[in-house]
Amino acid sequence: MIGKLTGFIAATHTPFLANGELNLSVIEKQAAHLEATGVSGVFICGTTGECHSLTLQERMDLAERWSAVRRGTNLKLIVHVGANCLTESRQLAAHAQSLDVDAIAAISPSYFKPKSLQALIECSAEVAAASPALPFYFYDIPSMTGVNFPMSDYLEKAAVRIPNLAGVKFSNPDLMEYQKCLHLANSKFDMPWGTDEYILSALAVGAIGGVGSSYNLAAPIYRRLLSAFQRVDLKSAQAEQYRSVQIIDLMIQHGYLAASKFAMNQLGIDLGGVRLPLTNLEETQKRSLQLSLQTLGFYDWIAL
Ligand SMILES: CC(=O)N[C@H](C=O)[C@@H](O)[C@H](O)[C@H](O)CO
Ligand SMILES: CC(=O)C(=O)O
Repeated sequence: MIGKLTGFIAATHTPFLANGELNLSVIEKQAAHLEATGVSGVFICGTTGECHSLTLQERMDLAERWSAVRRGTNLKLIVHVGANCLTESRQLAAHAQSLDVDAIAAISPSYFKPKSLQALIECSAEVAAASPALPFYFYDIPSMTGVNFPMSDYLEKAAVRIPNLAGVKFSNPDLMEYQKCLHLANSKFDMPWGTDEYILSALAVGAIGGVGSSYNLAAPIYRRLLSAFQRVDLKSAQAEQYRSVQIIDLMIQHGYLAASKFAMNQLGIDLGGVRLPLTNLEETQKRSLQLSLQTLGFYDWIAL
């Protein structure tokens, strides 16, 4: 097992060319940018990576490139393998285990939803068993999957069914449930926090790391937030968290994923646009977002 995930893990965007094809050649630059800004790892092919808009082959190509690129860096690599078809998830999990990666994670199937916690655990067990040598994280994201079970119950029951269960990537704002998970089994489980705009609240109750989309863009803000928190300078930590809230709010207004990809492009990491069913920003939206980011102070906030 890898030990717990600490620091800020970027849930990476998937780079596309102008014609919509995968652009693996940017990953080296993407990794260098993340490492330079103090990110501790990457979580690939997740929500931010538009997992459900990628083919199996593309997901495997991404995993292969990232596992090659992160060699020689300090970045941890977690591969998201969740899919509606569990056989495909298992294929991705087995493929990940054949590479140099640190862990896998999977969301629940969500078109047909598990009706019981036990059925959800059986889904996880099938996926986790396809890569028994890798730590497995359940990726709980009810806002996207519509599947919502208490994660403390999940962990208690799944622990006896899934030998390689490492914890939960908790993209769920329920801080009471989060605390129950943190305190289970002598804090055995790793619980990376998944809602960047509340990370200060999560740190306050015991989080030690987060996986999220805004660490791609704004890791320096979160690093200052963490060091302020560690020296108990709550005023400064709150100010940094509010910067993150303002950036995320602005992105949401423009269409979160397309806007955050556009912002990465502005930083010189050319990730291209998003795939349908998501839609890209119109020229006027690009101009308004760019102006708003400048007015906010975004570029100063993330300067190294
Ligand atoms: C719904 C979603 O994509 N959640 C992400 C992680 O799981 C977060 O990192 C958010 O993108 C971020 O907190 C902004 O809301
Ligand atoms: C944010 C996150 O964890 C994801 O994109 O999957």
